[in-house]
Amino acid sequence: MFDSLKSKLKGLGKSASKLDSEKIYEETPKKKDKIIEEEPPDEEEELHADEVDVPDEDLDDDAFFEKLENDYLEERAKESGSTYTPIKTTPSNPAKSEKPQPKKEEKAKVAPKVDDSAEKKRAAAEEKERLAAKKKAEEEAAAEEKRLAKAAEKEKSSAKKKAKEDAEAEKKRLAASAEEERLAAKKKAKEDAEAAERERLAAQKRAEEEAAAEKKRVAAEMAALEAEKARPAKEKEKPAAEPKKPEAVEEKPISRKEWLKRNKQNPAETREKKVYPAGEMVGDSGKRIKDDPLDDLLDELEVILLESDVAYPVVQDIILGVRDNLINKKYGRQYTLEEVVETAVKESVRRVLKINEFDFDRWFEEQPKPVVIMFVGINGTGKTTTIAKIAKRLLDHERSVVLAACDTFRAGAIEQLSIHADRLNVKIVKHQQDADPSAVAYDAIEHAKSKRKDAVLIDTAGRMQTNNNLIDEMKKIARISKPALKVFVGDALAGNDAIEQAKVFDAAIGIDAIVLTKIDTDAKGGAALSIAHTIGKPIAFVSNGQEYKDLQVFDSNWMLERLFEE
Ligand SMILES: Nc1nc2c(ncn2[C@@H]2O[C@H](COP(=O)(O)OP(=O)(O)OP(=O)(O)O)[C@@H](O)[C@H]2O)c(=O)[nH]1
Repeated sequence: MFDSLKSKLKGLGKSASKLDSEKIYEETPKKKDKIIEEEPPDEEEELHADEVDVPDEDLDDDAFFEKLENDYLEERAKESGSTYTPIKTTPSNPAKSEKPQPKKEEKAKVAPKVDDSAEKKRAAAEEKERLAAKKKAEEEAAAEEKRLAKAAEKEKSSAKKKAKEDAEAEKKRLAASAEEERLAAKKKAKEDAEAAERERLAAQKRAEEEAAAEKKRVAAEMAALEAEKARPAKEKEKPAAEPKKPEAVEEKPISRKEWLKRNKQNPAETREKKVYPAGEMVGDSGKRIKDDPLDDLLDELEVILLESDVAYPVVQDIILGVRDNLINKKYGRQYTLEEVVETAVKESVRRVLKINEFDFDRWFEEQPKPVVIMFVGINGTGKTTTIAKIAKRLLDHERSVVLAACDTFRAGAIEQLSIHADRLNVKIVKHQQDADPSAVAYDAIEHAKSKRKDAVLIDTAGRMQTNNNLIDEMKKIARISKPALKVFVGDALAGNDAIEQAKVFDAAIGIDAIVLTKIDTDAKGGAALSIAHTIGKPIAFVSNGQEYKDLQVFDSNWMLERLFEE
């Protein structure tokens, strides 16, 4: 009777096991409750649920169910850690058991038990279904999770890809902009270079034109020079040796009264209005200055100035200016008119001299080196001696000097300068007599440049201001050597002549400074005042002897005292 049931159970597999379990639950309700409260079997357990052992076929039905129950209980006891006590109600096998076989009625009582387990079987099936549904839900959740992860991964990789693409696009854009900038800079540099080149070519063209014009001028001058040299020696020396009185100097001195008379007739034409104040002596109160006593005093001062070698026009200008300033003014009662007039004249002379002071040493230090200085003047004024004195002064200031013997005209001039060069132990650049003086100056400057010398002092031939050929030669030397300073050397004894000489040389090459020589002779130095007043150029030095040390910086106070000393 149990064969069919057994086979059914065998076919059911797990269901049979569950069915048996339900029977056990019914018989041990406590256990059942406990099992229900327990966690559902894990997935692994579920997967192997079908692998539950089916009791041996040779067991009888009771033994079979008993074994099933015991197996279950043992398993549960293992899981819960409690003690397992097997149930023993039936012998395991009639063949093996010695217990008597149950009666047919007893066995019939078991049959309804199988019917009860159908319900449990259904419940087990439902549980299986639930578990299957749960498993499915879990699988779906896992699948969803996997899908989401995959989607996230995809999104992440596409975002990464986009970022990479964006970065590459930005890189390309920056590279393009840099290239654009580079090309623009290149274009600008090219344009600048082209403009600079155009400017350079224009400057070069201008320089070439100027050089050609200069060459032409020099050729003409050389031809003139050759013509001058070709003239018979006598003819050549005569006009140069005979000083010609300048027109202005030739003007006969006139008396102050005569000057005043002329001045009254046409004041605007005859004089330039200048103000010569008498300081604090003259004002709005005190004694009034009248014509006659003033003119008498001015006459006396006029004589003093003329005796000091001040040129007559210069004296007139100063005296008349003082008169204009004092006439009809009032002076303090504590002064005499003599004091007032003398002070006014001295003030006006000091002003003329003062504005013409020149600090040679300071000027020299400020110049780019080599400093080229050219000396000009008429014959015998002391140019060569002055050059030697200035060379000595520069050497004393630890400056190096080159002498240029550009007086190739006078026999002995080169020798004279050579002697100074030897004494001072300085370099002299010289050519043969009659050589082109401009070439000598050029060579001396080149030498100074190559040897890093500080100064080039150019000596020139003495010439009368009336000798046009020699004046032109002097202009050529100045053009070629481009001196930083052109010094007019004037003789203090020259008096009125010195004014005319200074005027001509200034007009020819532009005089920058004056050296007044032979001040140690009985000359009072009026020439300094005359030259300074006439051409308005500063007096750098006065020479007062023939030794190298006899060179003084011009001092207006010293000169003023000298002019008016008794
Ligand atoms: N007493 C005196 N004599 C001077 C002074 N300066 C120059 N001499 C003299 O004047 C003379 C002419 O001087 P130079 O230096 O040869 O004159 P220069 O201007 O070169 O003359 P040239 O070569 O003819 O142009 C020489 O005997 C000098 O000694 C000076 O300050 N006082």
